Formats: sequence, C-alpha cells, structure tokens
Amino acid sequence: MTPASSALQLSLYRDIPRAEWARLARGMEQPLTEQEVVQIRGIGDRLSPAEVRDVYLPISRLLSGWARGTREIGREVGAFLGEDQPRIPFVVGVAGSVAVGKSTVARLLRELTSRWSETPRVELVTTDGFLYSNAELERRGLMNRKGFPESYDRRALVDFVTRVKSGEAEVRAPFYSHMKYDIMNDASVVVRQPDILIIEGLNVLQPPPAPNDVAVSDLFDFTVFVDADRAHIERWYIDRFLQLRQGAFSNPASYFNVFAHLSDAEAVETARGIWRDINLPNLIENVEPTKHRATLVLRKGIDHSVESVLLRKL
Ligand SMILES: Nc1ncnc2c1ncn2[C@@H]1O[C@H](COP(=O)(O)OP(=O)(O)O)[C@@H](O)[C@H]1O
Ligand SMILES: CC(C)(COP(=O)(O)O)[C@@H](O)C(=O)NCCC(=O)O
Repeated sequence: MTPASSALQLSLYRDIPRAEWARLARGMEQPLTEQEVVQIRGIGDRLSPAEVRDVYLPISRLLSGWARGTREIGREVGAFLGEDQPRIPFVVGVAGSVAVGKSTVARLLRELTSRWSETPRVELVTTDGFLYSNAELERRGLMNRKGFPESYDRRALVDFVTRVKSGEAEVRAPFYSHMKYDIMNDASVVVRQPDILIIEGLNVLQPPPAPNDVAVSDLFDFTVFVDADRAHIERWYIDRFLQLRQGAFSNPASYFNVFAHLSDAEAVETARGIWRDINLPNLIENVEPTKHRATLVLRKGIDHSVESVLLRKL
C-alpha cells in the first residue's frame, strides 16, 4: 500500500485514544468478576480487570447495540415486504496475526456481549476448523503454508456462514486440534441460531479471490482487526512458544512433543524460525493488507494494552 492510499484509508476512521475510549465505560457496570477474567485469559496473559472495563466493555456495548440496530432494520424490511423475518444471527469477524491476541479478544467479546440483555446468546467459531487436513495439505504441498489463505477450504467456510445467516436451526463446523496439529474427524462445533456469532481467524477479512466469487468477509455485519507492531507480535509468539513447551508440548500425545526437550536457546531459535518462515510472511502478505477493511481496529502496545481504537466513520 502506498503511504498516500494508507493515509486516505486511515481518514475513514475516527482515531480514539485509549483515555477517551475508556471514558465511555463510565457508568457501565463491570460484568465480569476477577475470577471470570482469569478464565478468559490465554496462556501467560496479563489481561487485567481494568483493561476489560476500559477497552472491551465499551466494545461489547457497541456490538450489542449494533446487533439490535441490525435486527431492527431486518424487522423494518420484513414489514415493508409484509413478511415475517426469520431471526438471523449477527456475525462478527475477528482478524489479526498469529499471536496478536485474537483468541483472547474473541473470548472476551463472547463473554461480555452475552451479558447485555439484547444479545444473551453468543457463540464463537475459529477458522482453524476449516484448514485442510494435514493429509490434504501434504498432497497440495502446503504443509509449510498452514495459515496462508490457500491452506483453508474457503468454500466450506463461506458455505458454513451462509447457512448460519440463512437462519438454519443447527449448523456444524469442523474442529481443529492444536494438540494433534490436525483436523479431528470425530469432532465438530455446533452453532444453533445465536444472537451473535463471532468468527475468529487470521484471514477472515480477505477479499474474494475473483470478482465473481464470495468471501466470508462479505457475510460479516461487523469486523475487528487486532493490530500491533510486528516486533511485539514476534516477541509474544516466542514467549507463548516457551510457555507451551513447559505445558502442552510436554504431553506425549502433542504433535509438538518433539520440542518439549529443547534447551531455552534452542526453543527460542525454533520459535523464531517458524515465525520468520511462516507466520511473519503470512502477516505481511495476507493479514496486514486486510486491516483497512475492518469496522474497528484495536491498536495494542508492547504489553498488550490497547493504546487506541479506530472506528470506521458511518
Ligand atoms: N489482552 C492481553 N493482555 C495480555 N496478554 C495477552 C492479551 N491477549 C493475548 N495475550 C497473550 O498473547 C499471546 C497470544 O494470544 P492469543 O489470544 O492466543 O493469540 P492468537 O489467537 O492471535 O494467536 C498469548 O500468550 C496470550 O496470553
Ligand atoms: C492454526 C493457525 C493456522 C491459526 O488458524 P486460524 O484459527 O486463525 O484460522 C495457526 O495458529 C498455526 O498453527 N499456524 C502454523 C504455524 C505455527 O505453528 O505457528
């Protein structure tokens, strides 16, 4: 992107500094107990109750109100057509790099938006379930491209969200196990007409690959991009890798068990290699270029705290 076009795209947003955004939380009741915040944290998370109140609580309020407004438009259209409108889930996409904190943001938004009376039923699906199986990735020569757009069954994902948005009572998504590093044939995630469906994944903001094609981003009602400096994200990726080495990797059933016995220096080198060869190129080529398509951009500082919120002008 040229600096000129990026400046142009930025002017599509209100840039709201954290302090100003946090003021919106005044008078809102903090809906999560400290215990609940602890449960939502990812591995090694230092997410504080203050961060939840100042940053994520106002976002959840906005999302819940946006979902109600969208439902009202649906009712309006129904009245215009003289038809009963089925209740259609409001679909939210959460995008960003590997290790930027998407899962934590998505889990927080699920918990917080479900506390508002307009949207009690909130479900969460991650797009890793739509990765091709390892056998299929091997066949396509894509084992080292996991997370790149071509490693996903894009049509299956679009089909899944289309069925949810067409009001089907029950829709199933495949399940990916991080422990097995593969799709599980005997497991799935079921979505039953929630008020809000959150779909979290690296590539959810990708445009359609061809002009006559549909992308999953065409089906979203609201999108969030979690953003931070590349150097910070690399740090977080390596730190998480080191923590997983002491935890999940030490399980003999884990695909990553081979990494459990590495020395600290070897583990850092391994994580840095995966970052450099897979996740950083994917961030640069595919993920970052979709940032300007989001409704809301969360800009994180080195300690994960959100420094500013960019909200698209309507
Ligand atoms: N708000 C936050 N505050 C502190 N640490 C965080 C926060 N969000 C994520 N992290 C940490 O950053 C790392 C990546 O987070 P995660 O949600 O797993 O990322 P992703 O889903 O984008 O790969 C984890 O180690 C997690 O504990
Ligand atoms: C499973 C992922 C592709 C993320 O998938 P997403 O839910 O974002 O679609 C990613 O976490 C991953 O495993 N990448 C492969 C490189 C690595 O091990 O870091």
